[in-house]
Amino acid sequence: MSFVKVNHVKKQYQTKFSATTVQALKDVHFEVEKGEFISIMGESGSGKSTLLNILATLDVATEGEVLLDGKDLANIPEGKLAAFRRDHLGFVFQDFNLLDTFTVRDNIYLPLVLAKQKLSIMEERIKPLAKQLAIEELLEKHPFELSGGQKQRVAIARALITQPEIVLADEPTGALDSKNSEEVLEMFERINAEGQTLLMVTHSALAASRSSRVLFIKDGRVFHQLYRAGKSHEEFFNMISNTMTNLLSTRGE
Ligand SMILES: Nc1ncnc2c1ncn2[C@@H]1O[C@H](COP(=O)(O)OP(=O)(O)OP(=O)(O)O)[C@@H](O)[C@H]1O
Repeated sequence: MSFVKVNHVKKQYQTKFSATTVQALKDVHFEVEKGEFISIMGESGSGKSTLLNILATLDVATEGEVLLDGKDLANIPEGKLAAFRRDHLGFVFQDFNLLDTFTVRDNIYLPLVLAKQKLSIMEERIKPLAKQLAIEELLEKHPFELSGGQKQRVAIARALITQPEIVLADEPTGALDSKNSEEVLEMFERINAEGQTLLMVTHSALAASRSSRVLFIKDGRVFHQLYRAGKSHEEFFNMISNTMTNLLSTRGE
């Protein structure tokens, strides 16, 4: 059984006063195995955020279903959604979403505080994470004292501390310069190598070249996918770039 199954998902938005309908996802179908690092790419308006929102249980499909470890996300009662997100999913955003009034340590603890976990568990979990993400020296600082790359590494630690089944990342390098992007992508690659399943939406071929598979969305459908399968970053980057160029040249067909 696949770890994540996106089964013929369609999503329609009704515009204001239901005057028109937008078909954001027309028929999205793919599966994710445990331990994969998937990138979702596609032009602006192709449906990437819509798909991510459905996977994040922030929105529901109009048709089709999304299964996480066999569980249909649409069947989770409204009142249990926040707890489900907190316990099963990790989130990394473009703009970090850290709280400036909290220390780095407290930002990372936050999901466990909300889950009413014991302090001893928080302390136990933060140690290896802080080491892995090279933020041990930053734990007592505040987010406003950190570089963008450091902030994103803290955000990754916050996403991982609940030991989520899958981490969903929305343009995680979108606000970073190339050096900081590299740092963050290396961390993603490392945590994936240790078994963490990751799904990242990105516009960047460089970022996508770190993943194990890239899905290209066009007009609300997965129209192509590429497997890294042992290729170097550079080789995979070239394949992704070529696909993006072809995608642009067939625009409007
Ligand atoms: N709440 C909404 N109401 C109506 N239409 C929407 C809504 N959200 C998205 N859409 C439309 O659905 C389509 C897909 O949008 P979506 O935001 O998923 O694309 P995207 O690939 O994430 O774009 P970007 O890369 O610019 O973030 C677009 O045509 C968009 O205008």
